[in-house]
Amino acid sequence: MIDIQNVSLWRGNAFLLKNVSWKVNAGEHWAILGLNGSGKTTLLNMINGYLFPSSGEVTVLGQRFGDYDLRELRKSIGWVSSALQERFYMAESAVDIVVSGKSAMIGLLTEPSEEDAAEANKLLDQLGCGSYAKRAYQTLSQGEKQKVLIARALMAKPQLLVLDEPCTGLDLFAREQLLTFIEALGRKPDAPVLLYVTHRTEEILPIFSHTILLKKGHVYEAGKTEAILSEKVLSSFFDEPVQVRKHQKRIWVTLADHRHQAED
Ligand SMILES: Nc1ncnc2c1ncn2[C@@H]1O[C@H](COP(=O)(O)OP(=O)(O)OP(=O)(O)O)[C@@H](O)[C@H]1O
Repeated sequence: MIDIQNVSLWRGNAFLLKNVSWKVNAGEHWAILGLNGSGKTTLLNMINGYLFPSSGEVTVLGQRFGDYDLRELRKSIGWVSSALQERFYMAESAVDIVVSGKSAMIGLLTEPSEEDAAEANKLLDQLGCGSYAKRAYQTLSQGEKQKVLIARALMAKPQLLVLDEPCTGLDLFAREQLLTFIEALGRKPDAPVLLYVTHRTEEILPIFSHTILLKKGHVYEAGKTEAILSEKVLSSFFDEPVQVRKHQKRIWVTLADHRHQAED
């Protein structure tokens, strides 16, 4: 699905990505974990063809970078990020925003067909958004907006779905509701490959079989989530001793005890 070989990207003298190699196979779902500024968004922008590598090779959905029509490729990649929310027409209804995902355009130029409207309403129902399908986007809460954007991305039946920090700004309950939906989505036999970007380990759901750790523009470690999210690996990754607690097959990370004692 994705094959990144020895990719570097620099701006001036600074490396945004350095010697990144990463392979995502069909049937895997990946979490991308890294602190602020580690290069997560840069890496995603490269996968979606918004950034060109300075060196190395990027192959996405079997298409090698430089050899294909990016507009075509982007139709197969769903993208959900809170930054995207700002780009929508705020007065548009939730259902119209979902329908517009089919053509990967912002805004609808024509009345949606009955079939497309029915599909959009079905997706909104599945996400628990049926009751506000006709409401203007600007009147929705952050969590509601995020779910509408996921429904929009799914409308195009993507092969790859990128969820870029989808829980940003959500309260505890909205977050858990969204994560429950993502878990169910990832378990469907016809699910797109999911890439979930976060800096919080507890959002890495059991469906995310693999995790890549990004640090200062390079791949710190990548592999099976269970092996990656260990106390040893994470303490070394964060340059700080951390404690790891497993709860409902998810990993909660806290700073190790000695640090709290020092602060008391
Ligand atoms: N055009 C640019 N020129 C110079 N530096 C850049 C440019 N774009 C991004 N950077 C830097 O590259 C680094 C990686 O940025 P990126 O946005 O990929 O990080 P991130 O892991 O997504 O962070 P966050 O979690 O805060 O969103 C940051 O230090 C950022 O300031």
